[in-house]
Amino acid sequence: MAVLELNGLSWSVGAAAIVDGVDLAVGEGEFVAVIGPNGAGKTSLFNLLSGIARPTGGTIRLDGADITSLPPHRRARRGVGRTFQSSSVFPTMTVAQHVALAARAAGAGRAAEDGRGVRAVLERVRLGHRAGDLAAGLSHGDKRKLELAMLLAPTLGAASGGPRLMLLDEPMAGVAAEEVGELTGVIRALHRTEGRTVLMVEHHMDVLLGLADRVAVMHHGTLLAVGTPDAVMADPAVQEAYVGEEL
Ligand SMILES: Nc1ncnc2c1ncn2[C@@H]1O[C@H](COP(=O)(O)OP(=O)(O)OP(=O)(O)O)[C@@H](O)[C@H]1O
Repeated sequence: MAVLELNGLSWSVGAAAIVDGVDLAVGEGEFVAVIGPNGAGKTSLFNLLSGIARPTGGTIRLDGADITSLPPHRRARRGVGRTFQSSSVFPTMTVAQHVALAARAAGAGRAAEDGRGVRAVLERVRLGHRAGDLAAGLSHGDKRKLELAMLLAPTLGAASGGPRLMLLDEPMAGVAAEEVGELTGVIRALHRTEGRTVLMVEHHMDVLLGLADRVAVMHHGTLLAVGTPDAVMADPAVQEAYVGEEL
């Protein structure tokens, strides 16, 4: 059964169809990249999936259950974890405190008091050595890793715990070129080693090609093409959609 299943998912604001009849099924452990020209509706799609925006049509299923009208915190409890395009860390808190806070916010209070559990989560994103440092001193790449650790935090106790579905919105945004490879490696490990299901918006094609099982191309709110990276890149309709933009 698909972890995530979208049927006719739509979101209109006034007369503007911003997400328009999207059908997509994402399998267990699959990595699907969402690409598309600026304004195609990628972030809006993620807002619908995380519950920040309410669809005006269609359904969203997680492990077969209809979550279309659940608020964001109830989706999070069911295992939908999301990172945002702009980095969201608190400069005056330590790296470890962020993870403990995320665990507490998710109701895993006891686990949050366990320093070893916090450390273990940080090791999974290769940030264990920065546990006691203030977030203010982290590079952009390390801030992104910390956000991933916060997604994994709700199940601190379990070695492989974490969300059923990770929604990553442009994780490479603002990250220095020399850190992209390292961050890609962390995301790859969460997917391949831990078997996590990932949906990721990303503009960097070189990053996607090494990660994604399938690529979904959005254009004017619709899904223009879904397939292997090679098939999608060779699709004339996709090339047409990107005229004037870098693919
Ligand atoms: N709340 C809103 N009300 C009206 N229009 C909106 C709203 N949110 C987004 N839009 C419009 O919907 C379209 C899609 O926006 P969205 O941010 O989802 O695109 P995107 O594919 O993520 O783009 P980018 O790659 O630039 O981040 C844009 O034209 C945007 O202006």
